[in-house]
Amino acid sequence: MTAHLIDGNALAQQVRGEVARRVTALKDRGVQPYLAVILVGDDPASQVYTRNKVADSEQTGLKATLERYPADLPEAALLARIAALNADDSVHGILVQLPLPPHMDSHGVIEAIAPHKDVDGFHVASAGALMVGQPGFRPCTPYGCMKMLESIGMKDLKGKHAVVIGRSNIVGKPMALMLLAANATVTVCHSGTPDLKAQTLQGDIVVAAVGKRNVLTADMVKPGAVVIDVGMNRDDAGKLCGDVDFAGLKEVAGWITPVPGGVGPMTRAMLLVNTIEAAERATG
Ligand SMILES: Nc1nc(=O)c2c([nH]1)NC[C@@H]1CN(c3ccc(C(=O)N[C@@H](CCC(=O)O)C(=O)O)cc3)C=[N+]21
Repeated sequence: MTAHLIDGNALAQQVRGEVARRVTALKDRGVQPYLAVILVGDDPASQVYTRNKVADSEQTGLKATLERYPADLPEAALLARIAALNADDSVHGILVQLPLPPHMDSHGVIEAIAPHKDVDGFHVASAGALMVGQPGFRPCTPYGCMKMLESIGMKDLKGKHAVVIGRSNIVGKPMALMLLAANATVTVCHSGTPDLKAQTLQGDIVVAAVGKRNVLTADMVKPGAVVIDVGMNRDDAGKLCGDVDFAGLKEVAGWITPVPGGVGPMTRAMLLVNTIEAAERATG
């Protein structure tokens, strides 16, 4: 058996097309949706990611600016800049690229972003809105995973068992809440789970979001299950790979997301969705 691929690049392209139409509609009303991206320090991966985010935005007609600051920027200066962007009505979305330099308190910085501009969905107000089922911004990675499930006809997950491996604030926890909101029965596993395989074998959907290679192998899922790979790791040859043993799992799973070309492009696309949503809410 060979699993079907969920093509993140193709689906992201479709999502960007929908965003572009919403951007056009807003521009017709005289509004230019605008995403401000802040990068502190010169981590090479972060430079690539933030440049991609700006390029993606521009491709859909969104305005995006990348502000770069040195790694030794005082935290107070960053907070002052965020306050200015909060007060600027022409700015609809603010993204502060993580990780921040070690002298900064990431949590405090994220909390400084106005919740109605929190397009990453990392603010506690966004997390709280997700938890209680109120409108807010959903974190882009799990939001993109839900879109991928929808794309294969899995929108209402009533009767499905979803197993999430990982409990981070930006992926595992919000992923579990979104699956729950879609009526799935949800199990959350983590480093303290004694028999991971016993849990993952129950899953009609298994989401791996650990940040470690081969967390999920072919013997750990039931035939036909949907496998969503959120991981971004490098293999011994330095090649980008996910958290799951793709080669083994594609013989067992019904559907599987590749890395690269899976969840990553969808994460980027959902940032654009959140940004156009922020602009529509601010100007509607
Ligand atoms: N405030 C903030 N928000 C973020 O959303 C955020 C962040 N900080 N810090 C870093 C992580 C990482 N992240 C990625 C998103 C897409 C790809 C992506 O598109 N990956 C491509 C491959 C890219 C490559 O070749 O390196 C793919 O999977 O096909 C990767 C990484 C967002 N992050």
